[in-house]
Amino acid sequence: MHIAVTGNIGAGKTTLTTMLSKHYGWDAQFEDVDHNPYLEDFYADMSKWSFALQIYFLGSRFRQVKEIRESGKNIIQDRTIYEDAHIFAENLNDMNLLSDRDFKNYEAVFTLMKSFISAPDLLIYLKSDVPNLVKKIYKRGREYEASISIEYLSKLNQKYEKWISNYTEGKLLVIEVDDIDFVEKPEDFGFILEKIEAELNGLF
Ligand SMILES: Nc1ncnc2c1ncn2[C@@H]1O[C@H](COP(=O)(O)OP(=O)(O)O)[C@@H](O)[C@H]1O
Ligand SMILES: Nc1ncnc2c1ncn2[C@H]1C[C@H](O)[C@@H](COP(=O)(O)O)O1
Repeated sequence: MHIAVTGNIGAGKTTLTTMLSKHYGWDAQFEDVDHNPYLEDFYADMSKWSFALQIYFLGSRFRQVKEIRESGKNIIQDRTIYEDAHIFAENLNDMNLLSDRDFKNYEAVFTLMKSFISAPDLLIYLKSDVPNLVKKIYKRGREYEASISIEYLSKLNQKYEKWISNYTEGKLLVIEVDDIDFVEKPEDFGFILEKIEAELNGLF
């Protein structure tokens, strides 16, 4: 079984992925952030590094999907390959930080990859407002993320809303994380578990 947690930067994906992996004993797959060779440079100069970063994330995420398929295990994944293409790359192109020529090149590779992958059995979308995302990004304290603008987060949130409202590839669970605190309140984590189990009824 393949579960994926999706959502904007700072929504709580890594935190929830870790908690669910411990709770159910599922293997977890995290994003390639700490050893990412482009991320810090990207935040310093988005236009210069956007194509290199997108290709890096695409390759790294495709490797994860391949591993998920080959492992035969229950796996929970922190962010999906769809977000790289439909949220981040598209937004960088909209913001003229990724040229049309590079975006077309990227899309051609993504379209090819898409024919080899299947959607997760369940996608859990952590929905959050920009002020709460900003608070959590600040709390996490990655220095290079200090340059993330409200405009960038807002545009990403709009892309998420559009993508999620058209998502039909598999089961979808939307959790409004600003109204709950699944870290501090066990009853809120329990609420998420109930929702997941209702969605996965029969697959457990
Ligand atoms: N529900 C929550 N309550 C309090 N703090 C949270 C919650 N979810 C995440 N955080 C904190 O917010 C920061 C960002 O969370 P993280 O899981 O890294 O987000 P993401 O992986 O979506 O970028 C971390 O410092 C984390 O501890
Ligand atoms: N495809 C991507 N393009 C640009 N930036 C990306 C992409 N995927 C992830 N990121 C960034 C956003 C954050 O700074 C880090 C980690 O993501 P997070 O949502 O905090 O788990 O990578």
